Amino acid sequence: MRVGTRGSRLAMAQARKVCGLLSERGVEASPAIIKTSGDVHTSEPLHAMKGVGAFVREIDDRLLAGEVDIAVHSLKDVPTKRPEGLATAAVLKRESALDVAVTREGKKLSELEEGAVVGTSSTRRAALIKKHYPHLRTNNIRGNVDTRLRKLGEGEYDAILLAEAGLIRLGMDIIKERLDPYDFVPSANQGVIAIVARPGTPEFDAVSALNDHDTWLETGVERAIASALDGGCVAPMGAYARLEGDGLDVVCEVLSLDGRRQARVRETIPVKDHERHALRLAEKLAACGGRDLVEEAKRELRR
Ligand SMILES: NCc1[nH]cc(CCC(=O)O)c1CC(=O)O
Repeated sequence: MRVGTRGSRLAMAQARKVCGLLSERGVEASPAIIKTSGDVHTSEPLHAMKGVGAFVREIDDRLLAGEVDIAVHSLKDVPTKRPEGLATAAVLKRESALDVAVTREGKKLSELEEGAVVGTSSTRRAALIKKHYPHLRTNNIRGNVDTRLRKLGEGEYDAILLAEAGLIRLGMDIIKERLDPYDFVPSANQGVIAIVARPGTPEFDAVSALNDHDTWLETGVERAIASALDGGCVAPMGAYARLEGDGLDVVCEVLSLDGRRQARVRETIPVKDHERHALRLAEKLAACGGRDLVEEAKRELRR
């Protein structure tokens, strides 16, 4: 199998992980690197780029053209609107949904001095910093995990925020502060590797065997909420679901860009009927101010 992937170290680690799992099942697989515009335009802030899916669309095209057999993505980068002819065949078990903060001297965010600069290109992470740590400043930072850690080391930033899952996959055992997911609500689908393929192909069926059902449920609920609010990857919005027995503990929120206002819903919903309940939570979030906050953020970011 030819496994389409971006060429970044994180993307390659994810693709190799999938290749390894496939070869355990007797399927030969190797990565095929595809360069995407998200990799080329590395100086623009994410929300200013050609919309959502900058990392994914070109890989979709190669998959649809049959140049690769499957593709591996971070599920949180996969837009909710998907092209005809492609579907997620499997998600791997989530290792961590959490955001972590890395500082130069191993300090916690609360220990950084007034005005210290936190690097992040995510409107969600920036708004959360402003909400929970108003003594800090935020500044845009782009680049892959290695680049961001290098910029931290060079003193351009006093802290950076990352998905813990990325550090785990890169095998980077560095000192970090794990941020509570009910304070720092993660992006929908954060920390999950997805395998995309063409339904009806033998490759789709073969990789379906790698699916983790619990993660499928959790990410399905998060994705339904994110999709209903339609924040794209620009609005400061988070959704996190955790399976506990026959229930799913779900938290979702939208913040204003300055972190001062929020709409938030937290509820445990039954696994049975989770699709209906996910939409209900999305409507509840929209009605308690979430809809307006998403529209406001989109308006302000367009300017
Ligand atoms: N937007 C970039 C991106 N997409 C997925 C991950 C990390 C791995 C994951 O969440 O699955 C990252 C980097 C980050 O957020 O620090």
